[in-house]
Amino acid sequence: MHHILDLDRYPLDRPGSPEWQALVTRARADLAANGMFNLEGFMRPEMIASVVADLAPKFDTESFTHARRHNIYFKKDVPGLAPDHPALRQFETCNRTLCGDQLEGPLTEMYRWPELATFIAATMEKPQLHPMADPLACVNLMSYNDGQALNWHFDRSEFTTTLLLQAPEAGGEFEYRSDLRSDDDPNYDGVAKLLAGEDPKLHRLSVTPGTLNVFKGKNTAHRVTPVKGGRARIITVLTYYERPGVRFTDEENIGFYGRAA
Ligand SMILES: O=C(O)CCC(=O)C(=O)O
Ligand SMILES: [Fe+2]
Repeated sequence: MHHILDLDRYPLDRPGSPEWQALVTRARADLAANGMFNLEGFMRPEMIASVVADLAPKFDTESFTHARRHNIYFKKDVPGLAPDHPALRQFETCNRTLCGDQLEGPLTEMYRWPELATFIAATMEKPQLHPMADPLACVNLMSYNDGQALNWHFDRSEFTTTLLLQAPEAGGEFEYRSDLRSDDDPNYDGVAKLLAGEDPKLHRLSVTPGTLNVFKGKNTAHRVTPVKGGRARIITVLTYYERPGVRFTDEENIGFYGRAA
């Protein structure tokens, strides 16, 4: 894994060592304060260049263009919520996605490296995390060209791990609002307020390529603003669950990837 990740700076290969423990402690503090943590320079620059050179051309030939109008829940209706409730406001998303079965190589190797799941589990104070059994949803690579965006949503998994491989010239910022809802309280009025652009707790993150980002996506509303300029924003998304064997339904996979697993 040394050729993929900077393990001198981030000692994920030494679970339980004092330096590993210090990193876990720092990540936990960031999660508590900001709902996320970032490890800058996590992937080695030479590896980023090689992965981008290998995979970027595949977007033109093999990717699925995910284009749809959706609400923040990615659902047609939400029980108990009137169809015209402002929390169900519709937005446009358009970007291109390559799925786990199209990415065999360093990205899937990193995803399946047990020490990465062990580290993220420790930061989340969970006994263990598992890669998904879903060959499409487990690891994704997303590309956002000029004008493309991923609009407001909550994730299905409790938290999400991303690693930016290529930054755009402008735009493509990650905007998020931590703890907008909880497992007990959907906070529809708070959601409506955010969607109306009236939430003062909205934050914006602009990351550098190679940064590992972990955020609590299930209850953090988030979006990627439209990219501007000729260089695509390319980011990989890794999804882990507390229980082994998780797969999405065919309907979910068809909605996000245009095909079932
Ligand atoms: O592109 C990003 O930064 C976020 C991706 C994301 O939110 C998702 O795939 O659910
Ligand atoms: Fe997301």
